[in-house]
Amino acid sequence: MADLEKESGDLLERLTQVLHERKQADPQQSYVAKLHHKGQDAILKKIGEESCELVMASKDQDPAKVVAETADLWFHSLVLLGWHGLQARDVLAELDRRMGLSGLVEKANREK
Ligand SMILES: N=c1c2ncn([C@@H]3O[C@H](COP(=O)(O)OP(=O)(O)OP(=O)(O)O)[C@@H](O)[C@H]3O)c2ncn1[C@@H]1O[C@H](COP(=O)(O)O)[C@@H](O)[C@H]1O
Repeated sequence: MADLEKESGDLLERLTQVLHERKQADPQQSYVAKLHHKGQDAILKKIGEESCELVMASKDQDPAKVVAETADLWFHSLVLLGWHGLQARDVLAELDRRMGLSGLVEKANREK
């Protein structure tokens, strides 16, 4: 489990680095550069599309497609984080902070 955690973190770090470099790349040569060149609305549109495609893959009971569409959604979410100057590690830190805190308990605390 510790190995898997490290590998996942390393992969997200590597991808974040590539996405950061691509922000300055030629939009003709890089999909990520093209999205940044088009602007935030283009990134948000892709996130909307990929979310819908994930919902449909799940409704179709298609596990391979669920994995592929989740990858698309995660990827475009990373691009959006980059747009805001944020990184995968910011989200990992937030998930780590929440680890072990039941969603039900957290919600109850919020309502006090
Ligand atoms: N992980 C990904 C990744 N996942 C999905 N995509 C692209 O996301 C796009 C959108 O997917 P869709 O299924 O909506 O396809 P589409 O309808 O043809 O797309 P649009 O015309 O609507 O944009 C496709 O072009 C996919 O190839 C990705 N493009 C890039 N990466 C990573 O980002 C790196 C940098 O990519 P470039 O910026 O292109 O060099 C790559 O080396 C990869 O590691």
